[in-house]
Amino acid sequence: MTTRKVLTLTLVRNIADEVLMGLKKRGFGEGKWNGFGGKVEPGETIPQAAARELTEECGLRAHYLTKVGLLDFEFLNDPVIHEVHVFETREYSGTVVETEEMSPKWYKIEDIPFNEMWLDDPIWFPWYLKGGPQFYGYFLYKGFDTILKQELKSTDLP
Ligand SMILES: Nc1nc(SCCc2ccccc2)c2[nH]cnc2n1
Repeated sequence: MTTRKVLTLTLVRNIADEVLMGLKKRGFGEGKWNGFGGKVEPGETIPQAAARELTEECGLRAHYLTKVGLLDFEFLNDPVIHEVHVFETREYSGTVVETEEMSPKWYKIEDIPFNEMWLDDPIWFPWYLKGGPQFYGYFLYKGFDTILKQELKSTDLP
């Protein structure tokens, strides 16, 4: 019997078309560069959680969020499916700060450190970078270094 853990992932783009990535300093995905995100708390909507996590993890306040994709991650022999709602913001305020969770850094698209990111990221990131269409991805992991099964398709997100 599988259960779903609803998570958010927000990518920040600046006017120079760079992407803000954070080096995860602890917890799930520690040591990997990623967007900003985490759990959805009771009583908050998914976009509210995405905006909160962004501010908590790098100090920026998103003025709006655009849904770019939905990713389901399953891990062999683990009943919890990670349902990751992926957003982008291009309009935000505040200044980028290092936090306990993340060391942020702006990356030119050609320099995105895929070899220091989750194994699935090079597969779906290009859909995000080319500006759509919205995507649905499913990845079945064995441990953290092997993808046994994957699916990626365009979709219309609610
Ligand atoms: N890019 C990416 N992100 C995640 S988890 C993102 C959501 C999250 C969860 C917990 C703490 C912070 C952020 C992944 N999982 C499996 N592949 C993956 N790729």
